[in-house]
Amino acid sequence: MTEPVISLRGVRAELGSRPVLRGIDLTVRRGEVVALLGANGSGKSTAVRSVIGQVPVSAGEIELFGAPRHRFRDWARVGYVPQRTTAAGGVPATVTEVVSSGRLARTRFGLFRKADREAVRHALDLVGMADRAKDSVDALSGGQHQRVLIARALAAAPELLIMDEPMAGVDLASQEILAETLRSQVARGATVLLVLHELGPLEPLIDRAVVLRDGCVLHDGPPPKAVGQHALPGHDHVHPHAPAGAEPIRTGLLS
Ligand SMILES: Nc1ncnc2c1ncn2[C@@H]1O[C@H](COP(=O)(O)OP(=O)(O)OP(=O)(O)O)[C@@H](O)[C@H]1O
Repeated sequence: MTEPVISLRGVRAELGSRPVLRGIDLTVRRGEVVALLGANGSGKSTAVRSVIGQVPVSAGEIELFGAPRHRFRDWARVGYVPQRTTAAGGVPATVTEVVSSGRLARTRFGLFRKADREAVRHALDLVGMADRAKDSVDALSGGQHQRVLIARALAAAPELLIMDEPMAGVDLASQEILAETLRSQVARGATVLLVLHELGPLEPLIDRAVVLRDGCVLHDGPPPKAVGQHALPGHDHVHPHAPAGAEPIRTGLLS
C-alpha cells in the first residue's frame, strides 16, 4: 500500500448550527482515484472544502501528504476545482490569465518563465481550450468555464487533484476530453479525489468509491458497477430485461 495523501479521521463540521460532517473517515493513498458520491446535501462539497481548509472542522484530524492540515503550506502540490462557479468572477480576465493564476504557486515571486508559460499552454491543450487562450472568460459557455477551471488546477502539475463535480454542465464530448485529461494525470502518477454525481465516462478510472449520507460514510469500497452510466448506488433502477411490474432494485446506498 502506498502512503496516504489525504487522511480524515473522525472529522466533524458544522455550517451555521447545522452538523454537516458527522465523523468522517476517509483515506486517499498516493496514485488512487477516489470518487466521493452521495445525494444532494450529504456533505460531499463540505468534506473536500474541509480538506483544503475552506471549512473549519470542529473535531477530528485532517492530514495532507502526512502533515496536519493546519501546518500544510505546500499548496502547489494540490490542484482544486471548485463546484461549478464561473471563472470570471466579475473581473475581466482572459482564459490564459485565469489558467496562469493556477501556476503562480510554482513560480518564484510570481515571475513567469518559459517553463511556466509552456505549462499554462499545455494545461489549455489538455482540456481542448488552446484556441480560446486569448478570449475573455466572460465570452465562454458554462462548460467551457469548467474546462478553464480544470486547466487552472492542472497548470501547476499538482500531485493531488481535488475536483468538485468537474463534469457538471459539461456536454458529453467535453466529458470525454476531461476523462482523457484525467487519465493522463493518473498515468503521470497524480492522486485524485473527485466529487461526482454519476460516474459516467470516468467510471473506468475510479479505484474506489466513498458514499456519504447525511454527513456520514455509508460505503467505502469498489465503485458501483453494472447498473449503467446513469446510475449511482441507491439509484432506483429497473433492469431493461426485467419482467413488467418488477420492483426497482434498491441498493440503498443513496436513499
Ligand atoms: N454556508 C452554509 N451554511 C449553512 N449550511 C450550509 C452551507 N453550505 C452548505 N450547507 C448545508 O450543508 C449540507 C451539505 O452541503 P454540501 O454542499 O456539502 O452537500 P453536497 O453533498 O456537496 O451536495 P450537492 O450534491 O448538492 O452539491 C447541506 O444541507 C447544505 O444545505
